[in-house]
Parts: sequence; structure tokens; C-alpha cells
Amino acid sequence: MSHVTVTGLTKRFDAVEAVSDLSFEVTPGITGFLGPNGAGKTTTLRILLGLIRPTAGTATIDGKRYADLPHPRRAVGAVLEATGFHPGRTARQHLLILATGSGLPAARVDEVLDQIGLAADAGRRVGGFSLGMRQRLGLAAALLGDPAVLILDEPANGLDPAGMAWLRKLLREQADQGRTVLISSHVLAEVAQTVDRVIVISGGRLRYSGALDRLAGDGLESAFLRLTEEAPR
Ligand SMILES: Nc1ncnc2c1ncn2[C@@H]1O[C@H](COP(=O)(O)OP(=O)(O)OP(=O)(O)O)[C@@H](O)[C@H]1O
Repeated sequence: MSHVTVTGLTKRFDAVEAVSDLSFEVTPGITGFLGPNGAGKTTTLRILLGLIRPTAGTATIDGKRYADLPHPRRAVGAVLEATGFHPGRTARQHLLILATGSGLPAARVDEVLDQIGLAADAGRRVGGFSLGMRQRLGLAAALLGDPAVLILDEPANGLDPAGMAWLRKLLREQADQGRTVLISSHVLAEVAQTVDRVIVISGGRLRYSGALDRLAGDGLESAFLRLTEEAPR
């Protein structure tokens, strides 16, 4: 059973403490990682994915830091904001380079293109893709290694209502297959239809971790505001 564990995590950027002694556990199913702008979500996810070092504490996937995972792309698939795609490459070329670099079979490329609904556009240059198509391509890249953990930073950005419904269905299928899915958002209402559990942070600190329906009593938006207002930094 794959799990993500954050323990006593702190990250300081000069004078700013972006994350402060943060601890939580993410288990299989879909968990929303929520907080207002600047709450520390992206910083936490970047530490989890080994892109920046914490000042203190640990963030692990199945008990291992990202850098210590023997096959990172098979353990965790991630889509962070502003994923850079070379505009001159086609979607298929892009995925093939990633697959080859990670020792994954080339056959996975067409499987994920199909799964993500980009098969018909696989030969087009990414420079001509819409934001929603880029989001799909990012997801295709995350799914290449068939990982047990998916980490998605603001995956709904750029998706129209049909795209959102499609994303919800895809993530539910992943969770139903026993995967652990963590999705960040600064809008609770945006992910409320998608998630089972939520982790709410504000000012770099944990405000809530638990079932979504325990929050829903007094309305999701007001629960979110109550949890995240007056967060001391
Ligand atoms: N590289 C950096 N250098 C300096 N400060 C940073 C850096 N990265 C993040 N911060 C600061 O850390 C805090 C948390 O930022 P972070 O991007 O983690 O928040 P977030 O919850 O992802 O916000 P958003 O919803 O707006 O994306 C902010 O005050 C931000 O300005």
C-alpha cells in the first residue's frame, strides 16, 4: 500500500518560512491538498519530488526520499505547474524521450496517449497545443511508469468543464485501482467533487487533515475560509 509521509517539514527561503513543521500522511484514494495562495503547497510538493531540499524534516514516498527511490518514475508520477515542453517536439516524441530516459518500454507511450485521449494528436507539435492539451500531456508523462502514487499540482488549470469531468473520472479510476492520488488546489470547491480526504494548510502550517464530509457540514467554502483565515506566519 503506497503512502506519502511528511514529518516535521520546514522550508525557509531567507526571511520567508514557506512551510513550518508540517506533518501529514496520504494513503490510497484521492486526497486534496488545499490552501490559499502562498500557503506552501507547491513548496511541499517540490520537496516531496526532490526538487528542493527541506530546511528540516522529511517528505517520503513509501518510506523513501525521492532521491533514494530505485525507480522514481515507477513509484511516483507528478505534474507540477508550468511543465516545460519543447514546443518543436510532438507529443509522441516528448513521451518517447521520457520513457527511454527512464528505462520504460516504448510501447507505454501509445498506451498512455490512448488513456489520456491524445492519440489523435500524438504527431502534432506541442507548441500548437492548448493549455488543456498540455495538461493532458503532463498527465500522460506522469502515468508512463504506471506509478502507485500520483502527485498533481493544480491539475484543473486550463481545463474546460468537459476536461474537468474527464480528469475526475481518470483520477477516480486510478484511485479505484488502489493508487494514492494527491492533488493541490487553492479552491476547495474545485476539488470537492473529486476528493475523498483533504489536507488544508495555511501559512505553511497544517489546519486540517481528514475526511471531506467532516468539513462539509457548514458549507465547504466557509469551512475553507474558517480554516485558513488568520493564519499566523
Ligand atoms: N524560491 C523561492 N524563494 C523565495 N520565496 C519562495 C520561493 N518559493 C516559494 N516562496 C515563498 O514561499 C511561500 C509559499 O509559496 P508556495 O508557492 O509554496 O505556495 P502555494 O501554496 O503553492 O501557493 P499558490 O496557490 O499561489 O501556488 C510564499 O510566500 C512564496 O513567496
